[in-house]
Amino acid sequence: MWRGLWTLAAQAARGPRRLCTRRSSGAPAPGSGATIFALSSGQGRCGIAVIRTSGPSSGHALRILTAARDLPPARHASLRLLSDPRSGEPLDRALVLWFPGPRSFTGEDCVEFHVHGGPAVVSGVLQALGSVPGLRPAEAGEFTRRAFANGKLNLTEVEGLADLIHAETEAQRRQALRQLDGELGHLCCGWAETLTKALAHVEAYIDFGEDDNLEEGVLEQADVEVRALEVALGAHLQDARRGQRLRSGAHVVVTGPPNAGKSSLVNLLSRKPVSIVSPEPGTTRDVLETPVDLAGFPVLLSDTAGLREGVGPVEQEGVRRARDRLEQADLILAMLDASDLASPSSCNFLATVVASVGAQSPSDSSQRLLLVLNKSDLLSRKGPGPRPDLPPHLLLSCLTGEGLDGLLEALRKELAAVCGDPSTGSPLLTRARHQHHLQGCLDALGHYKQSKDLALAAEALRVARGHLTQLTGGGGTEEILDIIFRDFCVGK
Ligand SMILES: Nc1nc2c(ncn2[C@@H]2O[C@H](COP(=O)(O)OP(=O)(O)OP(=O)(O)O)[C@@H](O)[C@H]2O)c(=O)[nH]1
Ligand SMILES: [K+]
Ligand SMILES: [Mg+2]
Repeated sequence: MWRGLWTLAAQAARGPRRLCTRRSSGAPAPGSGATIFALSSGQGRCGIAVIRTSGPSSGHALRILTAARDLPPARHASLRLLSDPRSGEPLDRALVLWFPGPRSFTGEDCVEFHVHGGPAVVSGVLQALGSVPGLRPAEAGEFTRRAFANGKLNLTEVEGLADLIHAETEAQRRQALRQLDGELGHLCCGWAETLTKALAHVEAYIDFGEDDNLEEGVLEQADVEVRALEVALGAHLQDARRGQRLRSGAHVVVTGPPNAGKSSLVNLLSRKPVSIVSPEPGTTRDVLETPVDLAGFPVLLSDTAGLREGVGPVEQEGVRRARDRLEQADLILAMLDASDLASPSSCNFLATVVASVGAQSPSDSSQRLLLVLNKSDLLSRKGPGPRPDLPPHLLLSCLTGEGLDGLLEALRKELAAVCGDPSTGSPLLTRARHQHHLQGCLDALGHYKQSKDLALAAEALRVARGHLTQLTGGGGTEEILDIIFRDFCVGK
């Protein structure tokens, strides 16, 4: 849809036009033409189940199942008796909705049957639909794929929809909804339009450079537009990983000397007995990873072996794995026994792990750290508090639960910094694919600035814009589409 839109310099004179339309005539969804049907609500016994169809025979199927000559009014719920067209046997009294295309989810003629959710009713209606000529069961994600092929959703919106269906925490839901609303897509479309204008200016200069009628300073104008775009792209790429973390979970690693209470904390935060807790130092050997919802953020929480030297080969391997895992952490929960701060293992831990992460300035540190002093219940009420030379820390007792609320609040703040706040700010890049294309675009803009030759400069702008187009699914390869649509269930 992009090709050939801007080659004429005359277009530059006409000014910008709405270039970023959704994919309307790209490769058709596989097997489109057939009318598909599927159960779109969850499997199993339920109050109401929704079965839907999409395709040209939808209206015909509706008439056959309701034994009616006329279709019900569009987009209104109507109560109808559904019968098996082969035997005439009544199947259910159901609400039916008729959505003539293009004003439907897929853009095609669609029907929704809201039937009673018993398995026999659902399978009866599905079998009845299967007996109508021209209808076949839908494949996974086929409804959404048709919506995409018909220009109802762009690719980032499709990804948002997939994420919304899979969202498990509040923050994930907010982020997915924003993406489904098209925020990222609109942003890319705006950028692509800027590039189209810049390109038109460069092309105009190539074609009519000597022409007196050409506006003065067209090339300078293109340069200004490209520079502004570079700044915007750079800002987005800077927090590129945050949206991905929010989508797939931030890595939080619990570490500390043996017996600090690391496994106790992991069990407390995950509200299940993930790890063995015992008074014996060196209990945890392997890295134990568990997904948890921490203050609305998705987290992969790892319990690790206590860090110490001079132990047997098995525990040593555990310590090696713990250090490996520590390197991958987005957030480190560093834990010490508050009643044992003077021990060599505590001092060593403070001097190495805590000091090295704390030494990074907040802007360049890729890792964040929360220092937690556990077993506060063992500190005498009147006695001196923990050492005064300690870095900022939180007091906690896994035994009594004291300090847990404070820790959760601190975690919420840290995770908001690690994942980004999905309810405010600019839309986040939720997939590596987004980052790849924005970086590609930025690189091409770099080539534009360096090229001495105008034809090469124009080509660089074309490449840059191609990346933005691919991000929203224009010219998307079938391979990428297959991967994305595989995320969907049948009926979506
Ligand atoms: N008094 C008190 N004891 C605690 C607290 N938290 C944990 N413990 C005890 O401390 C001991 C060690 O706890 P774990 O959770 O196994 O400690 P760990 O850091 O995972 O130990 P390793 O895996 O061996 O490195 C156990 O006996 C716990 O019951 C606490 O807040 N107060
Ligand atoms: K232990
Ligand atoms: Mg442990």
